[in-house]
Amino acid sequence: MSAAVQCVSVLGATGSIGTSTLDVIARHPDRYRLHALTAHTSREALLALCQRHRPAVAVLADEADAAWLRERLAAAGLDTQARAGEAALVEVAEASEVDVVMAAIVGAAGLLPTLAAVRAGKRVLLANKEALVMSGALFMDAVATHGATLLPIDSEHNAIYQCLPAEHRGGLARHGVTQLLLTASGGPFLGWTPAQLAEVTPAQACAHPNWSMGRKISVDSATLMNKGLELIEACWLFDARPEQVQVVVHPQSVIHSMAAYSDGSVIAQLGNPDMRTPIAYGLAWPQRIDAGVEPLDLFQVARLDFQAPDEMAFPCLRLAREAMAAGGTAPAVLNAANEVAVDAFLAGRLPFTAVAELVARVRDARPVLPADELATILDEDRQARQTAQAILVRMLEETI
Ligand SMILES: NC(=O)C1=CN([C@@H]2O[C@H](COP(=O)(O)OP(=O)(O)OC[C@H]3O[C@@H](n4cnc5c(N)ncnc54)[C@H](OP(=O)(O)O)[C@@H]3O)[C@@H](O)[C@H]2O)C=CC1
Ligand SMILES: CC(=O)[C@@H](O)[C@H](O)COP(=O)(O)O
Ligand SMILES: [Mn+2]
Repeated sequence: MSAAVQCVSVLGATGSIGTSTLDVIARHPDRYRLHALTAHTSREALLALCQRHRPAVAVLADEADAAWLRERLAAAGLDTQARAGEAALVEVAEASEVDVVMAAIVGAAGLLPTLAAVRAGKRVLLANKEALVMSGALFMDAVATHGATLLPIDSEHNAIYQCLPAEHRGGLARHGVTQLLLTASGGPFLGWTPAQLAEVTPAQACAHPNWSMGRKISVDSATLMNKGLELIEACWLFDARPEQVQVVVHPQSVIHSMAAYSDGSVIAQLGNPDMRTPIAYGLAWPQRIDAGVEPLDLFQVARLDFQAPDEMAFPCLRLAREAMAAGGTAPAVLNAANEVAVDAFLAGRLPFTAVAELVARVRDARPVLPADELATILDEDRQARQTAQAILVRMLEETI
């Protein structure tokens, strides 16, 4: 029996996850149709996606860009409506005709539309880890209250989801799970010393050894902040305490993560490093569909290595663990400071090793508030960014 056609909104359609999502969807025209595709400023890329995938709605940040797109869509004879702004993002995330929302905007900008999808009870495919890091308890409460189906797309969390029993709510111990083993590639600078790290360029940091990804997450992988954000993400998704999540450096990125059980079993999910696998899993769950991914050739992989992370050379992992332990708004502050630091690094203003320093200095300058109100989280995000900008200026002056 064929499944009913699912209507999908892809938030962040022009990005790395968005592109992979559209690749999987295009393989299954019998299963999926598109309601909306969104982008920030990439209007040419969004126009090309509209021509190829024919969504009902396309969203850009700016009204002038939306007007540009509207004109081109009309000229091409497409009836896609072009919209602008955050309200339009929220609208396409919660629209009644939408069944599935791919949350693939990068950074804090994804929080409101992702939360809107959750509050509308959608199937939410969560790639935008920053949204959950910022608003953990509030986000998970909203999932439960509004009956949303939350499926992790981040490769490690998708792997853990696959390694846990189908019904794993109510604490890991209840299901005999003793530990979550979160794998990390180690990034492009695995084994480098702090002195070597001080000299690295944005191009080097964005050259991930195994995955092709957007620039922000690539830098996060290089600093190990990505693993720190993922540790926080795992705690919220799987109701785990930070000490139940062990980070295991596995340079091949073939094992995407594991769950350890009380009887000594360790269950792992393996596959080629291609995000179309977790995306297809999220789209089709609980069924399986073709994702266009090459079968894993274990003879070609040949060996799987493991080692502990170097938290001296890569302090961001420790900073994230400490933020999770501090609770409240601490993870939102960590995230905001990191976004400012990564932007400054990518702009050539801040050395790679100063990313962790800036994050730590912002953390020390901000209070930890209860994070039970969205307004508090958004306000702390804004204030942490202002603090980060001010500290960044001081840090740049200190180095002159
Ligand atoms: N790439 C990967 O393999 C993985 C990514 N993730 C997570 O998925 C998310 C997306 O990552 P990735 O695809 O790599 O990122 P990209 O930078 O490739 O894409 C980001 C997307 O978000 C849009 N966007 C950027 N800023 C805004 C904004 N302020 N408002 C609205 N839309 C915006 C971009 O539009 P425009 O093109 O116009 O800038 C683009 O469509 C991140 O949270 C990342 O951590 C998780 C696991 C793996
Ligand atoms: C593909 C994916 O999920 C990324 O988050 C990836 O995990 C980055 O790799 P590392 O952070 O392990 O280097
Ligand atoms: Mn990941």
